[in-house]
Amino acid sequence: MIEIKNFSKSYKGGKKAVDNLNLKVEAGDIFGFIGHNGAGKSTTIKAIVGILDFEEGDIFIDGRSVKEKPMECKRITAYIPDNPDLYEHLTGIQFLNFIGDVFQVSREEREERIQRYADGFEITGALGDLISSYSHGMKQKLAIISALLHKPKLLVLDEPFVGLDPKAALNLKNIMKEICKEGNSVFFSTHVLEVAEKLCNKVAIINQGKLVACGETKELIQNTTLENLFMEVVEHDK
Ligand SMILES: Nc1ncnc2c1ncn2[C@@H]1O[C@H](COP(=O)(O)OP(=O)(O)OP(=O)(O)O)[C@@H](O)[C@H]1O
Repeated sequence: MIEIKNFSKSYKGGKKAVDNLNLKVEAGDIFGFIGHNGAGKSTTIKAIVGILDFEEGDIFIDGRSVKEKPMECKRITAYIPDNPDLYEHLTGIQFLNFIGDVFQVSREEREERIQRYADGFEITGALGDLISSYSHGMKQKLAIISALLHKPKLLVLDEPFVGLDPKAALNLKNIMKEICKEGNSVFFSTHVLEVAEKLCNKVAIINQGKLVACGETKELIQNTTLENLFMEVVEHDK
């Protein structure tokens, strides 16, 4: 679903934020992307979802290059940033309908999905309110619902569990599992290693822009924990 080939990115005047990254996410994977602050996670994620230009390497979504076919890639992808900026002057339902229109989701499908996901996140009663009145967590829930409206083949999330209450976090984990059971894929960055260990069938660890571990979670951690593995590979790499 995602194939990253020799991807590197340098920001102006800086060192390489990501250095020759190679990675594959298959259909059905819940893939956790782990690394210290500044390791290169958001840079990689932004390149995957087509909002950051890069010169070195290529990234393919379901076989299409994000450079050559950006619109086709965006059509089948949903991205939730770590701090979603939503249209504050719209109500929740106006925003969801706007996104539904952009992605040409039929009325029946959007109504069914909005009801299911808004009930799951317990924000149905707030959908008529202006987004500017929402708490941080409510905005995050709305962003997640909007991302799911067009049933994306690939869901990409940057630090999705920060700011969600425990019930909402559990709901999101269940949604991720459901999406992947249907043959779609989820790729997300996190600092919460316990969540990644339990939820992800595959993980990758990035350190100072370089991939230092990648594979099936069970095979990578064997008899230890993801936290131990992370500390080991990151310390070893110093
Ligand atoms: N717009 C930018 N301009 C210059 N340098 C940047 C920019 N964005 C990121 N960087 C640098 O690139 C490197 C990787 O940053 P990135 O945001 O990808 O890390 P991250 O792993 O997502 O970190 P965090 O966990 O703190 O979100 C860091 O050294 C950072 O300072």
